[in-house]
Amino acid sequence: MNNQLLELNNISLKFEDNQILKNIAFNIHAKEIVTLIGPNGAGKTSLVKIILGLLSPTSGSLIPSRSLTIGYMPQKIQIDQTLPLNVKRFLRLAPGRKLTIQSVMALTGIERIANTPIQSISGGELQRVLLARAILRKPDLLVLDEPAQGVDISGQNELYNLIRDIREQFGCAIFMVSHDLHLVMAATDKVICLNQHICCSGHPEQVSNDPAYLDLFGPATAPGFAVYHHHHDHEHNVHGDVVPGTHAHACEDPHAHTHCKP
Ligand SMILES: Nc1ncnc2c1ncn2[C@@H]1O[C@H](COP(=O)(O)OP(=O)(O)OP(=O)(O)O)[C@@H](O)[C@H]1O
Repeated sequence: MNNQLLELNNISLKFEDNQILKNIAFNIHAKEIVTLIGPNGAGKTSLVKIILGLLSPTSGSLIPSRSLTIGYMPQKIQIDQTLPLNVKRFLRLAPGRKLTIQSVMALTGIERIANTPIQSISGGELQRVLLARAILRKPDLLVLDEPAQGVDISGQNELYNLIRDIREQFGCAIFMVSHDLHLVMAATDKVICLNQHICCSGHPEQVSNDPAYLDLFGPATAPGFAVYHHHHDHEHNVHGDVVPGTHAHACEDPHAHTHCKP
């Protein structure tokens, strides 16, 4: 496809003898929203760091399109409590700005807190500020690591709607890490389930009613929220390795870029 932004070819990562990622292969295309799910320790943040160029894979390659600009919203940030820094000044510190501070503040609904010290805003407001900072460079690809962390349920819903609006407005692709897909499903084109390797991936509407997802992530928490199910075709031991003999069938999702594999 000629609208490909990023190609991951058999990325593997080891820390000393610990295998963190194994043969990760998928592509991200322009305007696509890709959600990465997986249990704690699955390697999600490590994979994000590789995509951002902060970590080098032990093997495999990452091929970005020419002049790819990435905007990144981290899981959390550390800010010195004593630093005199309001939201507007915090945004001014972002390098490579292509959009105005005013326009991103309006888009993310944070104008009201422009002059508030960043240390005293709420968790939900901080997520919006971090999102605003990530889009200031008008990225082709927006990478969001657990964007709704620390945000209550109704705030999460609004945040995911905002993320969808940003994609519409700027035409950027989004690669998003999430622990829980109940809220993000409506805004996701492709789901990648990671547990060291890619357990399964595909279009969310193509996969349904698989008890394996409920085993991993639990039932929907509120009516009206889409529930994601995927065909997890094998079991893992406590180390995340595939248990031999439990790999029953190939992934049935015809839209999957990467099929179920051990
Ligand atoms: N610098 C490091 N050195 C050694 N091991 C590391 C390092 N960074 C991460 N790991 C290990 O790699 C594994 C994957 O960690 P990672 O943070 O990528 O997982 P994750 O899926 O993002 O987890 P969580 O959902 O809990 O945030 C973990 O077992 C972690 O302890």
